[in-house]
Amino acid sequence: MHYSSILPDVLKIADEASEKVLHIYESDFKVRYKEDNSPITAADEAAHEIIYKGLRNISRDIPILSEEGKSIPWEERKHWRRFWLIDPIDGTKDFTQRNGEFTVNIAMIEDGQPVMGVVTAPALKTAYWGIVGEGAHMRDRTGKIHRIRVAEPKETKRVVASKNHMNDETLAFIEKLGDHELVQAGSSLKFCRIAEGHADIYPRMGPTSEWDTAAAHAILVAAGGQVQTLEGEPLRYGKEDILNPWFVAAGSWYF
Ligand SMILES: Nc1ncnc2c1ncn2[C@@H]1O[C@H](COP(=O)(O)O)[C@@H](OP(=O)(O)O)[C@H]1O
Ligand SMILES: [Mg+2]
Repeated sequence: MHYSSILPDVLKIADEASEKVLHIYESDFKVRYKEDNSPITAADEAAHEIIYKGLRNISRDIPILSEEGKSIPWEERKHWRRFWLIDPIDGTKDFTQRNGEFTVNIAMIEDGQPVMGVVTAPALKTAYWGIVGEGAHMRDRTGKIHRIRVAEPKETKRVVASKNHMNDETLAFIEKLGDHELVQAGSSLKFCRIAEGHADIYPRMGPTSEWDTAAAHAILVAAGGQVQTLEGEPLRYGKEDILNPWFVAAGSWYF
């Protein structure tokens, strides 16, 4: 499949979802809690609907797995060689805290690896996209498009880590890096910060789900970075268990 020919359509879908999400973000929205106690708003559901319909228009045959969609049994998912993996809003907590650091995420997975990703940050008015092997781009708040690439780190490592889910294991990892400074970023923007050369490493010694990481993982790899488990394996997708293992995302210098 030629991903470069469908990427503009995927970006258009993400932009449309972002516009709707921003509209709700700027309104007096209500926060509800799902069974697992994680927050959800009308914005998560509205973005899911827009993305689902949009991707169905691109192809009727490629399955879609969404954080806000119906859960699909492993018996069916295990046959998928290629599928869309979406998180309508990653960083729902950031959304409810109104700090702007939430994202809309659309990834294409092929043979267990993310091959294309689009991430938009509606409140920051920025967008990132990448195709593995073809490079990555970002659109800034003025609408200007830049090619992005990971940076070679200097002596002081710029570390991005979750502020909502910081823990002792992540802190211990960061301490071992030596000279460092913390760069704050919510949700999947942490990968994007590395992809655009504004941060060097993102350790995640804690749980995430496949849809939280897939799109930004594709962008980071397209920009010259990697995401690996602590065993040194690339993070894989389309597993029976939707939870990711602990991982480290960085430019190639780290691995
Ligand atoms: N115990 C847990 N199990 C699964 N995912 C978790 C989790 N704790 C946090 N996450 C994931 O971490 C994401 C937020 O990341 P961060 O802390 O880096 O901002 C959440 O995404 P959502 O906002 O899409 O629910 C959530 O999916
Ligand atoms: Mg998420």
